[in-house]
Amino acid sequence: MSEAVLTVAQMVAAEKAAMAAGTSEWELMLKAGQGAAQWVHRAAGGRPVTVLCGPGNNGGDGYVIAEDLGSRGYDVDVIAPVEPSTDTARTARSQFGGDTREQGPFEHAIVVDCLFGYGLSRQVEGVYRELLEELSASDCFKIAIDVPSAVRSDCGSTLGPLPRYDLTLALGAWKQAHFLMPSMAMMGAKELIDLGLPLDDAHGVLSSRPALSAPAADAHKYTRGLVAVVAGEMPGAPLLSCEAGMRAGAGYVKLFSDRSHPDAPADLVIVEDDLDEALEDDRIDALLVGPGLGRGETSRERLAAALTSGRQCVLDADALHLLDDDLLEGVDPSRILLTPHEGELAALCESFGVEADGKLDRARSLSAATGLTVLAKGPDTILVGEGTTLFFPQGSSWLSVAGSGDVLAGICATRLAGSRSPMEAAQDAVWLHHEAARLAGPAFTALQLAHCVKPAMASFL
Ligand SMILES: NC(=O)C1=CN([C@@H]2O[C@H](COP(=O)(O)OP(=O)(O)OC[C@H]3O[C@@H](n4cnc5c(N)ncnc54)[C@H](OP(=O)(O)O)[C@@H]3O)[C@@H](O)[C@H]2O)[C@@H](O)CC1
Ligand SMILES: Nc1ncnc2c1ncn2[C@@H]1O[C@H](COP(=O)(O)OP(=O)(O)O)[C@@H](O)[C@H]1O
Ligand SMILES: [K+]
Repeated sequence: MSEAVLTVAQMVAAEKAAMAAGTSEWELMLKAGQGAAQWVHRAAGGRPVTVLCGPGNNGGDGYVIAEDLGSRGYDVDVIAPVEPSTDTARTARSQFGGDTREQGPFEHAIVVDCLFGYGLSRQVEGVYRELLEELSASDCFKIAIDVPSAVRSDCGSTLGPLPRYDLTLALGAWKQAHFLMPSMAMMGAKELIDLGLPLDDAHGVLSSRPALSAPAADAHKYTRGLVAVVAGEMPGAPLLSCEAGMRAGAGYVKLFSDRSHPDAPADLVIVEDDLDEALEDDRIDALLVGPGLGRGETSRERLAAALTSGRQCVLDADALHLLDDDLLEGVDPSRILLTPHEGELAALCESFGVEADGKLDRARSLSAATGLTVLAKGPDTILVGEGTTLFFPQGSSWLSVAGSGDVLAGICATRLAGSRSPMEAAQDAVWLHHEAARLAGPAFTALQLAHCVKPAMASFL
């Protein structure tokens, strides 16, 4: 099954293509509704079910689900504030053998929300709002069909009450809202129902678990990748990056620093030479610049030296505040990975004159304008480069701890040094970071997270 992530426009185009190839809209709705009903049945286990049906085809899916559950012997209560407004939804309504009522309250322990899908076009008000408020307040098991009804499918923002769902059933393909905040955190478990739609042209893809491998039998430290972390004014952050990078499979991690690091581990090599000289080492496979760098003139010079060395680079933290067109002159953008959080992404957009709203569009526009690979971090992480956007399953919210980004940057640099492209390296790193957080459990520190990168590697071998 394809793991494409589509915009509404792409979804409509895919459905049109399926119809042009001979599948009717009604056939698609039947397949969607019956596929969803199978999941509802699994969740309900025979208990009575309430289905909320809106005016469009999402409501049409609701009637198909209700009819399917009714034929399995379920007690089904359908609440439909208005009659269907599309031909296909009318067909679904006419095929549903039961009665409907126009409003709540609802009493059943399982509620299926089919008020609006990707056709939501404005603020949810009146009886629809009341139903979603009732759903929010209820302790029933909540199932969203396609997307939660108050969610804008392209951006994950809301146009009304957003209950916390237990299960969301995506129809035909993932929508961007399935992996963007705030909606992604409220959807519960997510399942995809395959409708056989043609999805080959999608620019968005759900990242799949990477398969990593042990070093080759004849590996030595340099073939596994030499990472150099370019330190600056503050010692802690680059050390965290090194701790993580050393556990993500690098053969060699060096810290380029002109300061003393009494807390550095014994197995980390610290190079105190002049930076330009240190950068002449041909064996360096990737550089990390930014954590603890500082933003003064010396920091800018260190960043410039790293960029002009022609090495592959991960740029994070302070480097992202310093970066501009001048620093990128003559630099091959395909060798650079940026790892901004939201504030850094906004700063980058300002520096590069990129005007866009929202994290997704900002990351895409920045990558398009500069040719750089952009890993936009946060509760929802988006990776943009090579004309593709990758989305990720949600990571642990315990990652919201100081230094967690330094750990991620260290993993990125190691993966980049290990013969991975910026897109592949960032993808590996997000999965390793999430897995390390899962293994670290609750309330970890950034250093504990870095230590869990090693056991996290085992999950992908
Ligand atoms: N096409 C296919 O092949 C398949 C599609 N499938 C299903 O179709 C869903 C998309 O269906 P859809 O396009 O009909 O839109 P949907 O989300 O039901 O809502 C639109 C309706 O709601 C109305 N409306 C909007 N906002 C409103 C508001 N705030 N308050 C009040 N009204 C509001 C809007 O009115 P209008 O804006 O036109 O005035 C229109 O009447 C998709 O998510 C999936 O579930 C599956 O069956 C698989 C096959
Ligand atoms: N609520 C959250 N849920 C999941 N991941 C999060 C959350 N908050 C932050 N993260 C992750 O933690 C890291 C934080 O990075 P960053 O903001 O650069 O922190 P720092 O600068 O303190 O190192 C990023 O990888 C981000 O994706
Ligand atoms: K819905």
